[in-house]
Amino acid sequence: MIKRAALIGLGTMGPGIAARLSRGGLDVAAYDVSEVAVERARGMLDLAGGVLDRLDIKGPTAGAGTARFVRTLAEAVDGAELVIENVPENIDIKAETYRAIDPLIGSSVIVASDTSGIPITKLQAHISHPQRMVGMHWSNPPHIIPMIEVIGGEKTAPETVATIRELIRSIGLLPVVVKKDVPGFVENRVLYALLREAVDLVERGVIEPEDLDTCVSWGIGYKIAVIGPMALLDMAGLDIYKSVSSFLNADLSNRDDVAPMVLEKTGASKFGIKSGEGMFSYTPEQIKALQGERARKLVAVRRILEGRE
Ligand SMILES: NC(=O)C1=CN([C@@H]2O[C@H](COP(=O)(O)OP(=O)(O)OC[C@H]3O[C@@H](n4cnc5c(N)ncnc54)[C@H](O)[C@@H]3O)[C@@H](O)[C@H]2O)C=CC1
Ligand SMILES: Cc1ncc(C(=O)O)c(C(=O)O)c1O
Repeated sequence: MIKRAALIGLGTMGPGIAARLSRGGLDVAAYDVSEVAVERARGMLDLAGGVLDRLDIKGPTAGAGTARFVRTLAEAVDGAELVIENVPENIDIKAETYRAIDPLIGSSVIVASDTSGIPITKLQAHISHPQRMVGMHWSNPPHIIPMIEVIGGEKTAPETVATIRELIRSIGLLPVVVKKDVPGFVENRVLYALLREAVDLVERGVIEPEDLDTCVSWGIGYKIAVIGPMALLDMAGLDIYKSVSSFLNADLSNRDDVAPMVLEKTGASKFGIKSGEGMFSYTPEQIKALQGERARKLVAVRRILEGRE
């Protein structure tokens, strides 16, 4: 079983992943090219640990895991059986990272990417042991959301997929194996279908952004956490779905480019919480309060969904 992991990239996702893996008993060496990112990650690691305590996620009885920050890529991968690449969603940056890792690791080391949706087949073209490369797609916030997609590319060995699936299961998380290496895998194909329609409705003035969120969170999200889409079809009735989809599907957004509203906001550096403004505006105090409140609610909902209260 994998015991030592290297985590490369400590931005939005890295600290939560480090916290969850170390709580699962792994020794994690964490590295980022940016000193600022490392300092931020140190603080986030403690916060994530507090959330894991509230979720009652305990370390293994024998030999608890550790997370340490290292200053070079070579130090990070030294002795690691698993390297998790978690750098920005840009194929050139990821390829460059694999080229740097390649001469530092042996052929038995598994390289997993947390890519949101770049096919693994494309990524493994940049590594010399493609049979050992696999997609390991966490969901944000990664220390709270228990589901992780596992994706093999054309050249991934079935044993590599099996090893990562077993690792995820062994630390108390929920692996879902995606059987075909389609862009966006499954989670983001479904999420981006929803987001495309949501952005389109706001952009066309059908609804205000706040009301869109109320409608989706309370009308769909709350329900779907308990009754997944396939089960929902059976609850509503496939006859109803047939009737509604016969006229509605043709009217849904099918745009294949990025919506103008999103281009306009990103062009003005309005990225959301990370820049203080996106779809909504945030003061630093509001961001802190929002993050605490969201973690609290996600923990409470998860405890209920798991039947723990
Ligand atoms: N943000 C999200 O909600 C989710 C993101 N992902 C995926 O996870 C990956 C990381 O995403 P984020 O954490 O959001 O990105 P981010 O942009 O917040 O962080 C990336 C980090 O990588 C560092 N970095 C860049 N080049 C590097 C290199 N050569 N070596 C070491 N560190 C390097 C940067 O300094 C930065 O701290 C992406 O592939 C993304 O698509 C997956 C699930 C959710
Ligand atoms: C908007 C958005 N895009 C990608 C992801 C991902 O899973 O990669 C997420 C997420 O919540 O994890 C996301 O919200």
